[in-house]
Amino acid sequence: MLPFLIAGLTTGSVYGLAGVGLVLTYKTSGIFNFAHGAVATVSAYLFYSLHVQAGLPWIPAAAICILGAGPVLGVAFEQGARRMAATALSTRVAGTVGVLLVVQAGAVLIYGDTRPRKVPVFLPDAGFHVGSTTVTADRIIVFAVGILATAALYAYFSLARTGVAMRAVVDDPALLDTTGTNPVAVRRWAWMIGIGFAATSGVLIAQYVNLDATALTFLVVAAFGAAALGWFTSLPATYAGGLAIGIVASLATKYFDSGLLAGLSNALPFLVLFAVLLTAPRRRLTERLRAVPRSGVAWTTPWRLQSAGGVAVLALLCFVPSFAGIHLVAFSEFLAYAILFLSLGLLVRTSGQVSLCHVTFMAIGVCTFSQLHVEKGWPWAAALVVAGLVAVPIGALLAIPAIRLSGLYLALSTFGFGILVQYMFYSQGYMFGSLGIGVTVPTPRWSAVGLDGSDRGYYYLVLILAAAAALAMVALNRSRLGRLLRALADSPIGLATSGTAVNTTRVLVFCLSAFLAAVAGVLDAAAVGQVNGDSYLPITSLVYFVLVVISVGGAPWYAIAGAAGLTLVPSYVDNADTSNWLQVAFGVFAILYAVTAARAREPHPAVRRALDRLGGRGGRGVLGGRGVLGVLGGARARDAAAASRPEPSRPIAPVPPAELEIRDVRVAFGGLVAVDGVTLRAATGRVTGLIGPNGAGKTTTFNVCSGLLRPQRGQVLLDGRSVIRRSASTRARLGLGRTFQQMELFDNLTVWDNVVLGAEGRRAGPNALRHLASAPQTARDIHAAADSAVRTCGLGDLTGQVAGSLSTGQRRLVELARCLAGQPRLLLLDEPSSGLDRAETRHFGQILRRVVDEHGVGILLVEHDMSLVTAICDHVYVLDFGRPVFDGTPAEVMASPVVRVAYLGETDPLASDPLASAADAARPHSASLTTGGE
Ligand SMILES: Nc1ncnc2c1ncn2[C@@H]1O[C@H](COP(=O)(O)OP(=O)(O)OP(=O)(O)O)[C@@H](O)[C@H]1O
Repeated sequence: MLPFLIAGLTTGSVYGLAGVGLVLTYKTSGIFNFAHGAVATVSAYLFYSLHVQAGLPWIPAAAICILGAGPVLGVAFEQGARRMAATALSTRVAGTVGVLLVVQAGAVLIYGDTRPRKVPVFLPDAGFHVGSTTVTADRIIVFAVGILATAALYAYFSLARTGVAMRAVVDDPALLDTTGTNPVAVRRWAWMIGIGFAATSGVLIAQYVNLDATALTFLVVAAFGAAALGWFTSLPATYAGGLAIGIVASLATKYFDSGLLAGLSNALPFLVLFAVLLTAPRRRLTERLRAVPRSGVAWTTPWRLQSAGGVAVLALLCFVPSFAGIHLVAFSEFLAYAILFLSLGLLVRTSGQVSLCHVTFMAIGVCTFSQLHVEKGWPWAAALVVAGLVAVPIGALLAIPAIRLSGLYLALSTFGFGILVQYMFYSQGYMFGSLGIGVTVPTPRWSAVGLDGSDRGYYYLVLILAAAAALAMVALNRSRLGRLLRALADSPIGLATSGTAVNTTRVLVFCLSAFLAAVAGVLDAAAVGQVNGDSYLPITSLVYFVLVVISVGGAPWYAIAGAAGLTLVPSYVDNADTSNWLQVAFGVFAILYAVTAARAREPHPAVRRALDRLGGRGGRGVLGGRGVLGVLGGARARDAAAASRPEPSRPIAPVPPAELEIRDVRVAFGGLVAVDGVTLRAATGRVTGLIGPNGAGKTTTFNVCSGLLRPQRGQVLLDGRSVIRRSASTRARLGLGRTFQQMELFDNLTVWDNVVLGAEGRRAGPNALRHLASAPQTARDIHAAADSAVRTCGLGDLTGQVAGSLSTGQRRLVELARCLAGQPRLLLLDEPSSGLDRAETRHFGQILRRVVDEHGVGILLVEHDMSLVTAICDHVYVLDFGRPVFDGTPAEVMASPVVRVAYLGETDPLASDPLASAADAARPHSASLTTGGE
């Protein structure tokens, strides 16, 4: 075992070292560097050029790589990370994946991939014997470098001022800035060290492996597994994790050399990554994210132009067999890839999820199809459909990390999953087999419809399927499911508190996407005829992901553009290096895309105006925007116009009575007790206030009420029944509406779609079928509820506008209208006047009073603006430091010395004035307590 142990310690030390650098940069910048392994690759190749090709002694060569290239790359990464910091997750992932693609393909272009390149062991390799095993000095040195570098970094982090600043920059960069330490400089320093660690691991590993860009990139990516074992935060645990992975992987090569476990040694880091992400307690893996600014821009090419373009492209594609010649197979592949990109776009572009293993679904589809059709003789079409269906449960499996974690960790788990399947399953007999021959995938022979095995007949079949998929995707984007998915991308919390079980939504979209990807895989493979495991390498998933992110236009245009780039360009530009050059180009585009501002990527206003004119689109307003293009287009526009008229007086059915009660609730975040012993009641027909100074625990109490937070102690009762175990979406369906201090709107949807989702969300609930559509009567009810909410809030003129483009006051009203459309019995409003001016606040208060008086809705209001509280509340609870300190009518509250002390501190002279009447007290305090509406 000893030789395996020693080899494991060496590679484990390299994994650990790389993992430590990765965690350092992630911790300090919030950007997870998928290109961390690529840095090691650059460093290894540079070392090869300097030491082996140019003959430089190893010490200066290593110094140039580690102390020269490392920091320089670190500075470049810091610049990129800073620009990407406030972008969407998919953009951040695409940025660093872009670097990985450039390095991997660039290395092949520069060094070639035919001749094996090797760096001889350059460290002193004198050996000594332990029993019958020779232990060489180089391996001990590698181990020692890893452990000493980690210990030094840990000590630096704990003791040195800059090290402590690095920890501080994670928690609060703005605060660090006020202490005179520049957070940018601190992050730059962290990137230089982190990338330096990756460069060191590249130099160290170079002497033990053949230089191969893909293998090297993924070898050091194994650091991801190590980072997972350190919960992506702990440096020593990450290093120890790397060591453990290295040792177990090395021992696995000794014990498992056949069957499924033969791939264990290579797959282990990813198995660990996947297992940790699947099982780790959620609180361990909270992502540090900065708020992504609202885009506010949602210009789309006019529908008429898009339709005309679609017809023109379809007509052109019908004529392809007449001019394509030998490129016809590439055109069939192009259509299959268009379907693949539509399926990936559904995940990435529509619903905001990240999948880095789409090629795995293709491979699964292809192998299933081949087994069923070729081996078992199933009919072609049946085998195609079942191949798609087999991918569905695997899609659902991948939805589990999406449900538990989402965001970056979802991206990582899909990435790990793809590599895991490649290493462990590709070589199995039921997939591609170990001989590299692969599987046969024939085209159908349906002579009745002219499908005789010719490329031409098959091309038309794929064209029909691709056109159907494109139309289905366009329809889906405009359907209820499309709205739900886009809402999921913008605000999962907003969607859940509208009553939708977002886990159902996530599973559904993963399953749909997996099905389509598997079908696309079969269609593509049948065009080629024979495929093997090399056709489905995990790195291609990264290329697909990047293409879907950077391609322009909505569905199906981005899919057409991406598929054309991937299939038609290499077919017409016939060169051995074309695919590598293309990969470099895609990578460069991805980097540029990630570091340029969203606004700069929009078409020039003049171009937009010209296209708008050409497409017959008027100005903005009710009839502009996406709203009018929906399935309900005409009716919606009419309703919107009607909604802008004053509401006629008509009787409104009051909501059924409800009572929300929380009893003796306690919530602690680690050592901080946010809420303790809070008891309150809110009922229909009344406005109940919940006030207290900043940090008193009001939002925490709301989160407990609405199901976003489970208290450590206490009860939440709705109509006398405990709902403590009910999710936020279930509570919403039971009649609890909710708004947020930091609004949770669906920013990329129109106002109308936002409000419709308030009514639609609870109808969709946990039922996957109801995510797709509902009975016509239900659709009419939804429409009526949304219409009524829009009228109540006076939003008629804005229904066609994109929510992200509105002012704060308008957005608050949209959030309220969305809640009202869900016909709640009780509304929890968290600081609704925050960001509003006096007039807006008064207007908002009037709407709230109407909602209570006319609809009978009950409101629980968290508010700092005491003029609003005294104007509309019937009863008020006061919290201080998480504990209830008073409750009573607004006048009693304003007169209470206890409340004054809570707000103004014990030194307040007024606090000791027992004669101050409630009315007198209200006046000075309404100014003091109103903290600028915030
Ligand atoms: N997720 C969390 N993790 C750790 N601490 C938290 C978390 N959420 C809230 N806190 C802390 O709990 C305390 C209560 O916060 P909460 O947001 O409920 O107060 P609040 O009364 O709503 O304040 P504000 O008026 O400023 O919104 C604060 O000290 C806050 O820093």
